[in-house]
Amino acid sequence: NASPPRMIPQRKMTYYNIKHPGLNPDSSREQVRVPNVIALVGLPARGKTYISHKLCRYLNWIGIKTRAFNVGDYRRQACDFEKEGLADFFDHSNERAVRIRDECARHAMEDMGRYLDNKEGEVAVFDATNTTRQRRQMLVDFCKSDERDPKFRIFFIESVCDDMDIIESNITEVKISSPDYKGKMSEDQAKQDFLMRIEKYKAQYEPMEEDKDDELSFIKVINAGRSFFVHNVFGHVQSRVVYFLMNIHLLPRSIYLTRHGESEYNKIGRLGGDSPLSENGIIYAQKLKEYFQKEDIHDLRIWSSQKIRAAQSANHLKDLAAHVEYWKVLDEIDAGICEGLTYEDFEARYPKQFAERDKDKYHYRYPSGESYEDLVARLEPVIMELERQSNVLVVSHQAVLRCILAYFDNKIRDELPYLNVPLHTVIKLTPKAYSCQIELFKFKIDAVDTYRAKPTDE
Ligand SMILES: O=c1[nH]cnc2c1c(-c1ccc(Br)cc1)cn2-c1ccccc1
Ligand SMILES: O=P(O)(O)OC[C@H]1O[C@](O)(CO)[C@@H](O)[C@@H]1O
Repeated sequence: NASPPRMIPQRKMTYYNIKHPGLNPDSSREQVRVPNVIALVGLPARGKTYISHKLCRYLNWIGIKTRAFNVGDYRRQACDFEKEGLADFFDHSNERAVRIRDECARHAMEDMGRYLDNKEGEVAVFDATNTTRQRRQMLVDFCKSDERDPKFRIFFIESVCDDMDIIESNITEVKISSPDYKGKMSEDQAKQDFLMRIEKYKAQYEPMEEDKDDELSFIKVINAGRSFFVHNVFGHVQSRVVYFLMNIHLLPRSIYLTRHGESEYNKIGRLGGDSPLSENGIIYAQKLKEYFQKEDIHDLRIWSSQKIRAAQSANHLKDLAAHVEYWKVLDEIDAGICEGLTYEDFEARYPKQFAERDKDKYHYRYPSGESYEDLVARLEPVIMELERQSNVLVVSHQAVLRCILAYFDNKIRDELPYLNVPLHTVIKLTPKAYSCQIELFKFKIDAVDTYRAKPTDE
């Protein structure tokens, strides 16, 4: 005899554009969380700077303000590295050099301390070898010192690697071209010197251990992620970091991004909607198939949004891949009450909203719709899966591809909503050690230009 469900009286719909606390620049999330230090540990050529760069890029992209402090940069700044920077400089019996290197580490730590104490960011990545227990204890004392409030949470990432192929590729790709060697000796001499530098560190190296370092929080990454040992993970940031490290890999591959072919709504300048391809859009889809036939990519995965214009475009490529996957999270930004309008309609009908969007396009959320910040949150699982994958083609939309491109190209949030992602263009991303190669292939098929620049303040 349960009473029938009480019908909620239909109220007049009111659009609230409430920004949750993290969105308002003045009361940003940053002040809510404890500051975190992420300290690398490991011999030279174990990918510490690779991890540091990638982690900074990922944490900044998901909205956790992060900066790296590389002690090697401080040492190069401090020394006249015309003479120094070679292996002998790293011999622990070289007292003058030991003093300089300690000063550089201290200087980097103090800069890091100010960065976190002044709430310029919430995570600092301390990129150094940190190969002795004494040095790591100095870091822990610095983070937990009595006069520090709030104290810094510290997490160690130790990269252990005895796979000579990976180490050789590291030295070839990033060491012999480093300022320490560039233009001063042959590549082979640089490699020999660097191998000697590694020996100098080995003499002092104390790897992290479960019992001796029981009270520390750390992850030991073995052979570029082939195995992991995780100890005392604590808090949100550390768990996101561990999850990220377990999903990245070094294997060479390319990620291809393309918007759907031109749609009927594109032609008449209407936002959003679910319109089919225009004639030119269909021609683009056909040419896209020819392009990927020629590229002949091994084991290509194809991901498309669930909008008709994207699915039509991806379906032309069906027999080039095992199967096409349709992800709703790849759908275009939801323009809410502006769906189906042109920018002119939008400005005429909602002038205040239109002006507000141009003031802060990244955080602006359409009433009953999304912001770019909402898109980034919805796309995080796509980024994580792209990190895991090999060759993938993503067929999606202007705003969505801006977010994905900003992740791989390390673009800051203010630039993100204005990145150029034209129709009928394939963007090929090929990750390199510390950056990502970006190639644009514009097809000679007419398409409207859907790009709307930030209005200059007249
Ligand atoms: O573990 C290494 N040992 C030597 N080198 C390495 C790594 C890693 C690495 C480390 C942890 C994880 Br999770 C993924 C990759 C990347 N790299 C690298 C290789 C070439 C260029 C730049 C960096
Ligand atoms: O954020 P912007 O520059 O308005 O671009 C997003 C718009 O681009 C389109 O994909 C094409 O115009 C619209 O569907 C979408 O609202």
